[in-house]
Amino acid sequence: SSVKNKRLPPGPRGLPILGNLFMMGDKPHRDLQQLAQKYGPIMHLRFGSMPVIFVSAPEAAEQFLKTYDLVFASRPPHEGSKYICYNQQNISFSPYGSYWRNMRKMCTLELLSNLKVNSFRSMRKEELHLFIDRIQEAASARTAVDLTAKVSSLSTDISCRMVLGKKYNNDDFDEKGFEAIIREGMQIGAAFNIADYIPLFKALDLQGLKKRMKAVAKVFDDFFEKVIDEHVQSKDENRTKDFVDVMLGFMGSEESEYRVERDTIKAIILDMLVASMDTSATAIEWTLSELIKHPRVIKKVQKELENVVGMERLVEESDLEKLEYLEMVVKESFRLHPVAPLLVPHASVEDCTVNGFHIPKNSRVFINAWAIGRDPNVWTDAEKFIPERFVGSDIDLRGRDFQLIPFGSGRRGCPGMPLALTMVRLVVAQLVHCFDWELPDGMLATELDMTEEFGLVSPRAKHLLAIPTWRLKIEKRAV
Ligand code: HEM
Repeated sequence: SSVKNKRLPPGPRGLPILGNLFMMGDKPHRDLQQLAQKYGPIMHLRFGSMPVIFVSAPEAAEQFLKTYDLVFASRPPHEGSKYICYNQQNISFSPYGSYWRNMRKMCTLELLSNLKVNSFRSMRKEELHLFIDRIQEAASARTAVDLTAKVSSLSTDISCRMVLGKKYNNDDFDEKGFEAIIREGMQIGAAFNIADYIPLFKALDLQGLKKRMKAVAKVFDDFFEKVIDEHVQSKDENRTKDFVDVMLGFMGSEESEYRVERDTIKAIILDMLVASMDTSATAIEWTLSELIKHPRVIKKVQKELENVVGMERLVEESDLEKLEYLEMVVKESFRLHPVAPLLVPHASVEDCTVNGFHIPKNSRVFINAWAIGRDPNVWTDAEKFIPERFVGSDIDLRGRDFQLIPFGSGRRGCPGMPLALTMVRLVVAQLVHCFDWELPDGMLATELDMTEEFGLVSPRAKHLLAIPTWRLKIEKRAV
């Protein structure tokens, strides 16, 4: 009956006006996993006046991301993206519709295709070799390397060269530095902002976010203006076309099906930088942490590398497809540390009934990929790091199997996945092939702290520090 169809999913009672907004502590993915044990895999909460749906089991996620994908393929209004990304003109936060479809198609075909990703292969190699050189120096000096910081700058350098055509020093940007300001943008983006949920609060700006957003937006805009001007003036036809070149090529072009304007380019550059820098770096840092924490596993990866690559040379991208055990390690790491624990918020464009529950139009929907990866109903020893669980299993992480969805699934699934998986496997393989790793100050592997920090992207709370020892049979990396 229609009355039964109007039954909202269960959930905790909230306060008047604010609803459940203040139930979110500093680890919402964990709080929500706890709540789901009481209320079930589809929960309804209220943030201000907005219905918010939290999904925390594979079958339920499949309903939202596959069965009713079209209903839930939009994004909610988002103050952060409104101020920083030219009125939500980035792909990640643009609402479902022709603009998003068009820009997503452009990114998938022109910026993130296998062909385009491969065109940056030698650039990645060059950056990775510089990176290995620096770590080799630490190995000679027997000093600990801040792997979190080092991997983060490697990822920044590679992203900048791909998107903007060159590396930028921190001081090219703003007194705070490039990585810091991107991170600030992401923090603002991930905060549960009251203004997103209670329109009245927009004007009040109680959390002071709007002020921060406007300040960050100004820094980005000045920088991107400079970048675009430099590209317009540059006459070098021979270099590999970076993302800005590709998009400038579409701007004002009569033949192009993509309607690209200056603000579009700026919004998409930022989207590509934000989407590629911290995500890949975080996935790499978690995988390395698990490897260092599990000496048995790291030895097994090294053995595989010895067989496939040998001890006389570095890992090449073309080796990656032969590294089956590494693939399992990466899956297992994404299962426990899905990088974007709640994916990116979805929004519904019409009323929908899911598992008998009424999900109102304009609901925000969060998929708790973190809880799904640790769901004891689908994973045995769910909290343990055991890559062997994937032996003889065809569970994949690309969005087909809903018990493992670090990249989401469906229309809004991550378009950068091929690039991301290349980066993660390549950097992890290289670091583990070239070096043995030891924790500093005699810390035991079992003592390594694995606490995470919540955000749109959830990195380690504490930087990963380790002492490298060179293990290849060649003196230096021979290139
Ligand atoms: C380990 C690395 C990465 C992870 C774990 C990751 C994960 C995700 C997730 C969970 C989403 C949201 C899916 C959803 O809403 O259901 C997403 C969206 C997106 N990702 Fe990634 N991503 C990674 C790397 C990248 C890279 C390298 C790029 C491109 C340079 C990229 C570009 C995007 C874009 C543009 C979206 C928005 C898609 C849309 O809203 O239509 N990502 N990613």
